[in-house]
Amino acid sequence: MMSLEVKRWFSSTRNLVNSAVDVGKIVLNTKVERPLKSNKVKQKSQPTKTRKYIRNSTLPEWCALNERYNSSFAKPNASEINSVTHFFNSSEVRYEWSAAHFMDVPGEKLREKVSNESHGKKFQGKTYVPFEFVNGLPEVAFLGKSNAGKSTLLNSLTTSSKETSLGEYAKASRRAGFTKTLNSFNIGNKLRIVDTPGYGYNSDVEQGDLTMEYISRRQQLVRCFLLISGEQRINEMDLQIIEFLSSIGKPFEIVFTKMDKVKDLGRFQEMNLHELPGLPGIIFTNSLLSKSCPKRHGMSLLRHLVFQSCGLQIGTKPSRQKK
Ligand SMILES: Nc1nc2c(ncn2[C@@H]2O[C@H](COP(=O)(O)OP(=O)(O)OP(=O)(O)O)[C@@H](O)[C@H]2O)c(=O)[nH]1
Ligand SMILES: [Mg+2]
Repeated sequence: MMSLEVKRWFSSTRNLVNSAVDVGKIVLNTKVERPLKSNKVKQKSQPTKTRKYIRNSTLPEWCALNERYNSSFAKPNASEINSVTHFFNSSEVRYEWSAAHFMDVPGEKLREKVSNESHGKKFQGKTYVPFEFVNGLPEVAFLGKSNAGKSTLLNSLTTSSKETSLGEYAKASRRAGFTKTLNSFNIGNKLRIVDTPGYGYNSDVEQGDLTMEYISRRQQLVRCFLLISGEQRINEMDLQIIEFLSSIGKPFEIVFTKMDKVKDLGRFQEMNLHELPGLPGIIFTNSLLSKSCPKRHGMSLLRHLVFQSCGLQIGTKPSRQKK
């Protein structure tokens, strides 16, 4: 059962959702996939190689899920990964704006003014294009339940892969419901990542409306990343957001966070995430390090998706280099 608070957060969204697709059924009622007999034989005939790989490698077992779920996508090759890694490692990350209301998002007041003034009028002679519109960098947004790890993932993605401790660009906290506004960070003057307030526990309806309005109306928003803690199950609100994003045709990907804390990987085999509407990529990540997980994983894949969704070409260099 959803709490009253959760329902309130979501009230604005429910009206917008096209409930024709029952995403819940796809994810929650999926049968366990059992390996075919022939697969079993195959596995038996090649055990040494596989076991050796697992023993010698420092990769945690869950990293194989990135292969499993993303095999059908055009995988970036090594030189593409290097180029994207170089872009993020050398980009200056700059906090730019926070907004508690959609109209506080830079450019939105002007956009509304221009659209009201030009309503029904024809432009004659030179067309005037306001600077903010020309300069509108592509934006990607991190969405998800409160405490899903959105702010931490933003820091992880923008911290050089050589560093062990994360930059503190977005403020993260143990306390759920910490981020209260949309917070935007400029990455190398080529794209923006927008951290959003979480839904669910300790969130409120104004923040929900703000995020939904931003998703629905912001023209610069090119892709959403829906974060779900690997420790938790996909809940009804996550599913509603998935339905909503696919109903408005907004491209999105799903990112499982905190995979370093996951003990039982079995349930990830049970979820038929491939069949979600919108056919999102499914990425598994950890942003924090621990003894069992001494490296951050999933970042190259995620960085590549962010880079690609912003229409940046391989070889693009940041305009602002890290000092
Ligand atoms: N072990 C582990 N902890 C994580 C990871 N990512 C985030 N956390 C922790 O989870 C807690 C919540 O992280 P935040 O990044 O603040 O979560 P958020 O989604 O921004 O939360 P709100 O702002 O409240 O919506 C913090 O204590 C983080 O240190 C991860 O990959 N692994
Ligand atoms: Mg946050």
